[in-house]
Amino acid sequence: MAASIPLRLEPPQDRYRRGLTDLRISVVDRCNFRCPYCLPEDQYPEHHAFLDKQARLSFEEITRLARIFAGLGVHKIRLTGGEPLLRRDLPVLVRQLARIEGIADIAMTSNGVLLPRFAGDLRAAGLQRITLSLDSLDAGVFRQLSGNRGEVAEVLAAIAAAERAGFGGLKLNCVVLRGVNEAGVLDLVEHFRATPHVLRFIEYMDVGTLNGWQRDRVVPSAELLERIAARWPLSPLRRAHSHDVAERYRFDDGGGEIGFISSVTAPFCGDCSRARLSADGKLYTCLFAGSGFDLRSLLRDGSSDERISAAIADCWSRRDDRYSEQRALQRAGTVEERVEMFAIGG
Ligand SMILES: Nc1nc2c(ncn2[C@@H]2O[C@H](COP(=O)(O)OP(=O)(O)OP(=O)(O)O)[C@@H](O)[C@H]2O)c(=O)[nH]1
Ligand SMILES: C[S@@+](CC[C@H](N)C(=O)[O-])C[C@H]1O[C@@H](n2cnc3c(N)ncnc32)[C@H](O)[C@@H]1O
Ligand code: SF4
Ligand code: SF4
Repeated sequence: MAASIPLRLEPPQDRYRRGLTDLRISVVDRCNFRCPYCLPEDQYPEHHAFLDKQARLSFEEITRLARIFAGLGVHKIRLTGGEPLLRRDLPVLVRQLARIEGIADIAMTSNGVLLPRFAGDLRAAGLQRITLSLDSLDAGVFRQLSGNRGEVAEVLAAIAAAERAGFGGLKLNCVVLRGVNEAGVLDLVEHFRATPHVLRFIEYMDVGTLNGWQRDRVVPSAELLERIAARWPLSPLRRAHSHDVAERYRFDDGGGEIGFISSVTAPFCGDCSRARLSADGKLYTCLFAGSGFDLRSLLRDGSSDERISAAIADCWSRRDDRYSEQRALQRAGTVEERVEMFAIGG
């Protein structure tokens, strides 16, 4: 098998000539929330077998892989989960990753509940940016969307803790579900306008196989844009980089910016340069992939960095994923094998 993996020295490109620049690392598949659009309580009862310690990559294994990815052109890392702050000693990992040559940006996506405890240490370790998830300011709606595990006050406390620790503007992710939290969109905009933080509305996606996704529960970004712009006029901004996921708008009155992530109504696969590493060491080349390439075995069987690098490059060069652009071709009623969102992060 070793001989079948060709050695490559140049940064890989996939079949659509997309490079590999971002690595999203899921550090743990557990979560303290049960958001119905990601890890619905009824599908994952208490006894669900999440990964045990031995199955998860160690910090040393993650760091080794990150260094190999950096050698292939990755310069951005995002830590995610599950809930990344449930992974013990996360600042230790951040410190290791921050030392890797070529990694210019380390960010984390979290639900924020544990952030007040760790914000200072994460900042000191070299974490540069934080994205927090916040689906509603309404206490009851928030609770419902956390699967009755979280309180909106905890996220507001997390935002304050991040500010105190010196993280500047945060990104705030809100997944909008028709008839659930859509009525609270304007309240969220009003709350975060004219602050350093950037609110982004995400179209509810059909990730995984168990969130019971239905097209009519998606609130198209265009609809939200119209509602928000009717109250606070907006003008489009350029994407900072072609492979960014959010469409950006600025408030004409100087109240900062907001974003829309429209994977359902305006897919952005064309520039997708994101690889995902699950907590058990599988490489996924798409959020909607059915299976991942097992890097943990290579890490644990004594393979050299060169061999692992060649395997990753080979995997990437065979990549032809563009699920969101092909979503419309899915046969109604069929759900193919697909990795779950909590297993690889967003
Ligand atoms: N379909 C699809 N959705 C994605 C992809 N990447 C991110 N998303 C969605 O967009 C959300 C926001 O992604 P983030 O990682 O928070 O934001 P980001 O703008 O990519 O982050 P930076 O560019 O690092 O600032 C995720 O939670 C997903 O819901 C992707 O490759 N495909
Ligand atoms: C999987 S979570 C992992 C990190 C952390 N637990 C959190 O919630 O921020 C990352 C992001 O994915 C988003 N997400 C999860 N399921 C989604 C879905 N079905 N559609 C769109 N976004 C989703 C969440 O809102 C969150 O912002
Ligand atoms: S979206 Fe984040 S907080 Fe919610 S269940 Fe998924 S991993 Fe947990
Ligand atoms: S659907 Fe897959 S290929 Fe398209 S943007 Fe998302 S992760 Fe990238």
